[in-house]
Amino acid sequence: MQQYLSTVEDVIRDGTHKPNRTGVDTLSSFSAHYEADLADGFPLLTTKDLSGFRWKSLIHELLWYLSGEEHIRDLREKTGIWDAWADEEGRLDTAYGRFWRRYPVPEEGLEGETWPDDSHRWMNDDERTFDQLAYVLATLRENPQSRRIVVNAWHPANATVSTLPPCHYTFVFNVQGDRLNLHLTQRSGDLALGIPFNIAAYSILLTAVAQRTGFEPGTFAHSVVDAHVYCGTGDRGDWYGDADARAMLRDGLADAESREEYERLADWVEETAPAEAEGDEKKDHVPGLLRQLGREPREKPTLRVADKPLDELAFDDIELLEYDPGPGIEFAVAE
Ligand SMILES: Nc1nc(=O)c2c([nH]1)NC[C@@H]1CN(c3ccc(C(=O)N[C@@H](CCC(=O)O)C(=O)O)cc3)CN21
Ligand SMILES: O=c1ccn([C@H]2C[C@H](O)[C@@H](COP(=O)(O)O)O2)c(=O)[nH]1
Repeated sequence: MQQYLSTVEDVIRDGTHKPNRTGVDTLSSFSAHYEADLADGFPLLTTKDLSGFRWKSLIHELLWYLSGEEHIRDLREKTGIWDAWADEEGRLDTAYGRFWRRYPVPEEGLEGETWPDDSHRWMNDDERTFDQLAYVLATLRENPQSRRIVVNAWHPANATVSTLPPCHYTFVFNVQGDRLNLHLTQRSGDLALGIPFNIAAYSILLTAVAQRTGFEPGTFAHSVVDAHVYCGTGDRGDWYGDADARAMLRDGLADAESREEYERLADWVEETAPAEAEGDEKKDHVPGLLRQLGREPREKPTLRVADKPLDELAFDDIELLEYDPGPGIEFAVAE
């Protein structure tokens, strides 16, 4: 996906050096936006391998969102990608699916407000929660010209006390002709690890919802407010705050065209920057991303989603076909 690579290059070239709560510094830019037309194929990155164990993780993460579960007790049997943010019992203080499928509704609102009663068709049984995906599917079938087909995962009161409030926190479906589009807003995006999974998951969701409501999958549009590249801890992270190092990196990027030149730039960073501390290896994502920038995007793969209700989708119902990526790249996650 060329738009993804351009965003990565822009952030490495022009991003602000920005330490943050994780202790792993970032190069960060404000407001990245790109789009992928699903009519051109499934926009899974081809400049690194996302099949195998990575595909397994990202599909199970999406099925977990759809499940509406507020814990990771089932998810962690399949992948460890969420383990660091949950307790021993698998409890998490913010889970996307819980808000997608079971958004809290007040018992009584303020005077003059209208809220659905317990028997409303999108209210769940046995709790005062609202199923936003049921609302989306019904509205696309009954009133597709609506401009209100919004799903919200942000609860301001929860977000202020949560260990990790949602990163991708709201999305809107929009119909144009026979095409269904999806616009995702993300407050914070880890370009090497989180974003490739996010692009894939929402493109699958768009495809599945379009199939179930009689539309063609259209454009996935993604706005990322703080788009960042993690660049390491301690001296390694600090190095990216140095004006001379950044000027060398900027000049190197301006000159790099071939795969070999990007590889050379990555080698230069690894030889010149202070070594990563023991235990913090691969937390600097810049060299791996530079190597990725040198790779030409390949033909987009095909996605096949089985024709069954969204709630019944299982791992094998989501198939990746004709995928021919470059080699995998290892990055360590900033906690
Ligand atoms: N710093 C940070 N980046 C994220 O992307 C992120 C968080 N934190 N916190 C919460 C979730 C968890 N997510 C994650 C966490 C780890 C990987 C990861 O390590 N991916 C590896 C494959 C690991 C595996 O499948 O076991 C990769 O190479 O893509 C991806 C997404 C996305 N989110
Ligand atoms: O789906 C996801 C989930 C998380 N991320 C990234 C974005 C940030 O690097 C961290 C969250 O840290 P905050 O300090 O809360 O912003 O996780 C992602 O890219 N995609």
